[in-house]
Amino acid sequence: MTLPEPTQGSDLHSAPYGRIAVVGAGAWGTALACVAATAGRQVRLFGRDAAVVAAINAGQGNPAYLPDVTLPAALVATTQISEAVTGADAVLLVVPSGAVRSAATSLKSFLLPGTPVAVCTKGIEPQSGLLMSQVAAEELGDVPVGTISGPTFARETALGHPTAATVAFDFSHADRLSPTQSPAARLAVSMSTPSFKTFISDDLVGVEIGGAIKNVIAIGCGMMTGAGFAENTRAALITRGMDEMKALAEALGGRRETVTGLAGAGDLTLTCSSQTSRNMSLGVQLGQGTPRAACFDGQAVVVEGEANAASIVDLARRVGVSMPICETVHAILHGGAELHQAFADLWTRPIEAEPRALEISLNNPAQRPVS
Ligand SMILES: NC(=O)C1=CN([C@@H]2O[C@H](COP(=O)(O)OP(=O)(O)OC[C@H]3O[C@@H](n4cnc5c(N)ncnc54)[C@H](OP(=O)(O)O)[C@@H]3O)[C@@H](O)[C@H]2O)C=CC1
Ligand SMILES: O=C(CO)COP(=O)(O)O
Repeated sequence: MTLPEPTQGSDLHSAPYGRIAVVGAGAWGTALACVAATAGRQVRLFGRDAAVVAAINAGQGNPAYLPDVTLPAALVATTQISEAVTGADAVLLVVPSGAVRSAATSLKSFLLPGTPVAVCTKGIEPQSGLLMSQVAAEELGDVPVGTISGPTFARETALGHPTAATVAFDFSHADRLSPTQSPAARLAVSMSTPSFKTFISDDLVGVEIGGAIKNVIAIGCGMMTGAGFAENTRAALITRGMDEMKALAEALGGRRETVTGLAGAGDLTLTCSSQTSRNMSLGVQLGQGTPRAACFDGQAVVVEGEANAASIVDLARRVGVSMPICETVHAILHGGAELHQAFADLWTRPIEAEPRALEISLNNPAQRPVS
């Protein structure tokens, strides 16, 4: 397909970054490196697997994570994190959630002061309850930390299928005075290609909460699909799952409307509709009765929603937000709950208000409408 040249970069008058480092040569890191190289950036991709790095540099693509995808010739991979990060104008950190803290620590000493880091990982850290950008910020100190997030299967992105994502950073006072020079605007321009369309947000919490929770809801949708429930059920889970996202985002200082954007509703829709999603696929297999150890034919696969079901439920309980779907998925995954009984319990909960704000009047006779 042919798409017109993007105009948003010039519309924004933001200078793109020249050199971009990508840390993590899995499916998503490689796809984002591909986007950045296609957008004309100088890209260095750090991978710890020497065979993958050698294959990329030999023009054979990434056989482990994106087989059969041709990568831009200009894309350079390295097994040395120092080589990737030294001199970079912006860094994309793209490792699984359990590795974000250690990867941030290992790249810190090579960062130039003020270099923005976008953590493109989806999840919440266990125990601390921190978002991935907050985990990285704790290790990196005084640099802008944000994310790129949205409905973006890595393979489709790398193949150049039209894809959209949100670039989110907290806008500092200086960014508000000069928004076109903010890291969000500059990274959005840097990552714009005819097929990769970027949007900008200053609501980092709202964007990251969407990306973390959609994985848990996708496991739930997969479980129901695998267990033989029908489409009505999936639609209800997606919609009520979005309500859980909104409530947690708001409790953590994010905005409800952000959750209706690409990183919330967009990613939720994608992930809950396709078994290309590893989260949905795990749910389907479990719903069909496959023992966990036999899922994905016993291969180790990154399924962020699995561990994150626990960290999200823990965080929600701490801040007093009711998240019944995430609680149900967590109970099945980690609490020994039987799938059919757990979903029956979810469906027979007491009647609730939609939207949640209406609960105030339902629970408070003084505010209850007179019939
Ligand atoms: N795949 C997708 O479509 C998308 C994924 N994401 C998110 O991106 C994140 C990464 O997922 P994805 O790329 O798919 O996962 P993959 O399983 O494809 O790749 C994970 C990569 O991380 C590397 N890695 C693991 N630990 C470390 C570490 N400590 N230091 C450096 N590298 C490390 C692995 O290296 P090795 O091979 O040596 O183990 C591997 O290259 C997840 O949070 C996911 O939710 C977001 C949007 C789309
Ligand atoms: O986050 C993703 C798409 O936006 C990828 O989803 P999975 O991790 O479930 O494969």
